[in-house]
Amino acid sequence: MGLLSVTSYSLVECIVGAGAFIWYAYHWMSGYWFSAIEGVHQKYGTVVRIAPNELSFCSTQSLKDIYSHPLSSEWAFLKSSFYDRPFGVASVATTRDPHDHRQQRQSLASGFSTKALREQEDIVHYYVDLFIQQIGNLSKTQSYGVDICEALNWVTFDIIGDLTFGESFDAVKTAKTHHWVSTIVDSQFWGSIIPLSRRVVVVYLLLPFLAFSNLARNFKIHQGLTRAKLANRIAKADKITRADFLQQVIQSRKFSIEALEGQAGTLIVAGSETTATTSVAALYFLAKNPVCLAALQHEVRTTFTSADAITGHSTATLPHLNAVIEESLRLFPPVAIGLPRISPGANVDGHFIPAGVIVSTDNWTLMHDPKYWHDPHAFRPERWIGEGFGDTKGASQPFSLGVRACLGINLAYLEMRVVLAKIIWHYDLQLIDGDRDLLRESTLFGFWKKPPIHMKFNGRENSALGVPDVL
Ligand code: HEM
Repeated sequence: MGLLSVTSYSLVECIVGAGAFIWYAYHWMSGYWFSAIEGVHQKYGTVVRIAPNELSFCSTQSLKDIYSHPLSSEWAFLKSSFYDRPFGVASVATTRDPHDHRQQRQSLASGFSTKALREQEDIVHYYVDLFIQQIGNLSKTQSYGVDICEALNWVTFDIIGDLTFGESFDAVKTAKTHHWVSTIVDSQFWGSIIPLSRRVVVVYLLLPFLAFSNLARNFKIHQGLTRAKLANRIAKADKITRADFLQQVIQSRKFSIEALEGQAGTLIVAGSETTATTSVAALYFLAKNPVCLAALQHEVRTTFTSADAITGHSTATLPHLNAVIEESLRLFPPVAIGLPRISPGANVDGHFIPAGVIVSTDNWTLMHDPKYWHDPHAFRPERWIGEGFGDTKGASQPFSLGVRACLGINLAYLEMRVVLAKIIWHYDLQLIDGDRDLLRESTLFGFWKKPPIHMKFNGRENSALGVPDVL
């Protein structure tokens, strides 16, 4: 086993354990945790001790052992205190209690069903079409083009805002990030101190001085806006007939306002930054890899005769498009860390892990492990087509597995397919600052903090823009 064994403690181990705290805290807050943990796995093997009571794994077996559906509830690896937040009510993503989680997930299920997704698709197209027109306009008027890291947040937050609150943030229309969204994005650094404080006692004690005022202020702004938007949404509940995320939850009248706020806040964050990050990565990697871009252009531009034909269904079987998305999810996973769970006292990848020890499988490392992937740090979408390079594709699980797997997976795939296919159908891509390096310049604080990536979207002659005339 790696850094230290967990089964026996000696004085030496305690001292080295304290060192592990410092090592962990330093790398966690540096923004380069993904690279540090990949390095120690390469050096010490598939299991390493990253804090006194915590192990990181990187094998497909550990993924199955920790996250897949347990044989019975007593064998479940439950979420750890990493997920606890100092403010607000626990939501479907943060609650640790399995009974509470089941109830919350069931109450949201109808908003994520296949039928709901069909009803929601028109909303997705509406904002994507506006977005297509907006990036084309900005590409003509701004010499530096469009910062795709910012612009893709406009469209994903507008879609999720509409599906959660019945109204968007008007970000695509105004080509501006709503200040509520900026607050969420800006608070990432401070937000990542909370999980750290659960692992490092000193940080917990310093929390009030370090981050509390900043987090508390952001939380208040966030809560005030969520509350106002929620009040509007509840007032419209009788008029809204479509299956959005909150319709059934509001109508069931089982949830307090605070619980609804927690749910809405979680859905907005979980559903937008993630899809935006993958779409950014896909556009960036395509612009850097002309052969892959040409293959995708050929596929999209010969399959469809008009942009109206691009739908969630018609794009579901396009090999290149789906391969580009899978490869972007693997190479630049939106959820790149290991998701901590508490061992019930069970085997993980052949090691018996005593009850109470925290374990995770590190997503980034697994998705870049040469044991599973040929040329792991390269963008090679063809690995997802047919036999590819014989990679172990199960080593990429960007949406996680089991009972706590992503609730929005189908919506996420639909959104990413439609956004990418419509961009490729309408525009040729031009990276403005070719020296920018998305992978080297991004830092990880829960979500990725990405550098600006400026791109121009130059219209193809035959792409009549079928977009609503509301800009
Ligand atoms: C590329 C896009 C996305 C990726 C990679 C992604 C990934 C994930 C992952 C890895 C988890 C598990 C987190 C954990 O165990 O701590 C998760 C949970 C979740 N995701 Fe997503 N997600 C994406 C898009 C979405 C969308 C569009 C929604 C819709 C609102 C969404 C809603 C949720 C919710 C509600 C949970 C909590 C599920 C539970 O605990 O039962 N996600 N997601």
